Amino acid sequence: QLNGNGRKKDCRRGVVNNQLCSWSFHVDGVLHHAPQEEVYNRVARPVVLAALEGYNGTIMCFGQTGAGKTYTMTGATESYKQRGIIPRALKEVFAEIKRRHESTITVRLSFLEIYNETLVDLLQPGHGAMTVVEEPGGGVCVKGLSLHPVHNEEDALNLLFEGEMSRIVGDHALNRNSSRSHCIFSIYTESRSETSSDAKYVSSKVNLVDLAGSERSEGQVLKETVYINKSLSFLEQTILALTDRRREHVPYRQSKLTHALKDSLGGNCNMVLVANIYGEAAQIEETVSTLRFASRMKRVQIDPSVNEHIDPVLHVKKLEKEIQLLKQELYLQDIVANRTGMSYDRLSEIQVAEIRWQVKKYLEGNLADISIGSVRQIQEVFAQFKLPGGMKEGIGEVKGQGFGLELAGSNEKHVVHRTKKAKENQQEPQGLSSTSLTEQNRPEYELLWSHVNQSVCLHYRFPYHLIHPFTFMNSSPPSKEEAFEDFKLELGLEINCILKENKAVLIECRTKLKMLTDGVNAVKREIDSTTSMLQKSREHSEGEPVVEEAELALLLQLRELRTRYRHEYEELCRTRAEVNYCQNLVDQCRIRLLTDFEIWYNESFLLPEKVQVILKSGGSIRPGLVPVKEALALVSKIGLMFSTPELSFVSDV
Ligand SMILES: Nc1ncnc2c1ncn2[C@@H]1O[C@H](COP(=O)(O)OP(=O)(O)OP(=O)(O)O)[C@@H](O)[C@H]1O
Repeated sequence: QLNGNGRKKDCRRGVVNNQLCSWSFHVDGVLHHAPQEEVYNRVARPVVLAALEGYNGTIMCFGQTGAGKTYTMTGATESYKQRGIIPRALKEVFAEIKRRHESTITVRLSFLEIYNETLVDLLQPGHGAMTVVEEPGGGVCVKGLSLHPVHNEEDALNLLFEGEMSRIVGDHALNRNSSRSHCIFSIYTESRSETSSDAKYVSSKVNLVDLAGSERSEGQVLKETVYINKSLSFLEQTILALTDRRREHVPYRQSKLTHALKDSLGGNCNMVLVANIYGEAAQIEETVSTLRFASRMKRVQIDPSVNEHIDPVLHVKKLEKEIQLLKQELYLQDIVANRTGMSYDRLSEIQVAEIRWQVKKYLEGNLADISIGSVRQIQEVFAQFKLPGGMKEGIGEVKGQGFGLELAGSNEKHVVHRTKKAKENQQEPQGLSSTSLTEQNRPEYELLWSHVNQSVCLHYRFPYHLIHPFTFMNSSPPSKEEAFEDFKLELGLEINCILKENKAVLIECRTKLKMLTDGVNAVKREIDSTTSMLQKSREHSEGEPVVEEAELALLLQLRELRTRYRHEYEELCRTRAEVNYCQNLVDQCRIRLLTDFEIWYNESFLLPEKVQVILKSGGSIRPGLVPVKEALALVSKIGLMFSTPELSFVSDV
């Protein structure tokens, strides 16, 4: 810290010199004449230990050439005592691994150099071109950079040494100056618990960055100076953008350095900047510039968070175990409840075919109920109901409106008339036949509907049995098709209207969904074409450090398109959910209409009127839910006798 903030009088000339001569900067600490161990303990140790808990970390040395960045980061290679942050961090990591018996920690290393906007793998020099690529979740990685697993400190130090050698050899061979390159030594760790079978594990990346000299010297080789000045000023711009909360865009992609450090310069990463400065007055200009950068960096908000992942293989194993346990539990419950022959496995093709057949018969009106024994069967029944074929078999859509029988339009009035007439002509049943309900085929089913905020819920009571429809011997009831038309205009009017309303809403939602889908696809096509234009433009300007005006316009356009895409896609998802919801309501209304119709039809045409009267006045007995035989037994119990020869029921089966 340089204390004071004032202007001083030039005594020799006897005039006030308006030049600033003292500055004040806020930093977290000053390491003056501090031994390397203290530097490591204060700067790096907390970051390294946090990395083993799953937090990313970045330590960056910034300052003018010769100010001690490499000394701080790597240390004096020949002196063990003066080793820097990297070797000490490696020692600490392996010491911790030995100490933490309860975890398996794997370590990998990489060593990247950025020289004149070119990426160099110091652990595999000359291996080929590398690029910085964005990863899902906001991270970045250098494609092509070699990652080296290491199992002990010695191997790790050897790799560090190898990397340093590559850097020196590169300097000689290519006649370049390593002071003018940035170096990023990265330690990647993954920590899994040994004791628990938990599929969760944590990972981290620690970037130890030795930046190129920050001075804006002009005595260097021109190209180097341009690149260094540009990449450091882009670094400064990025830091400025990160400190400004109003800025939406942070220009990470402007240089290889900021792009490679995208996930290390803020956000969820522990970050420490070491500002290396000369303690000499002659270097004051560079020192002030370095400290200005440091105090800006201090304003960057960070919010470190653990990188937690789930191992898919372990997770699947855990879920398989859970399924096994639940199956055993189900088996036990079946034994306790004395249920035999239950199967909870995936339905076979034969079982699916059987359900399809039952649904078809049900829709045709030839089956009063569908037998269901498991959740899988319920799902399959609903799936079959949803199939267009399943619905069309018996009762289908009429001109896209409402839900009706194939008899519609001009026939409608005639059908209603005929149905009413048929009802008038209906004679009282002429007695039960000997093949009426037996103990085995006596229905024990119950199907109740309840309204909850306009939606309909189904309650099942197990087990379900099939019931057999009855037919009249002497007088035939109206056909189901005719009766259904009649029903929709009378008792079923309300539910039919709700069904129509729901269908109208569904059609509206579907139209909106179609428009949104078209819109999203159009934006996607625009994004693709802009991206390919951008790629072409980049190919032309390969190696150029600055973004051209046309390229910038494309980038801005792409950003705008992506924002649009995101918003429209979100709207599309919302509408899709609405469509599904409406579709469910429509399905439920259809089933409700059909079920009410079945009940009404049975009551209206298959029970003698006297029985109907009793059932209706019974109060607690809900018409349509009581099996026919029980109703008849009830009638005989209360003494309402009717002579058996007059009635004649014949089982349909
Ligand atoms: N705190 C220190 N104690 C002892 N020697 C130091 C210290 N800091 C730097 N040095 C020495 O100063 C010289 C220059 O330091 P160093 O190479 O670390 O500078 P630099 O900032 O990395 O420069 P460049 O930008 O060229 O990479 C080295 O010989 C180094 O050993």
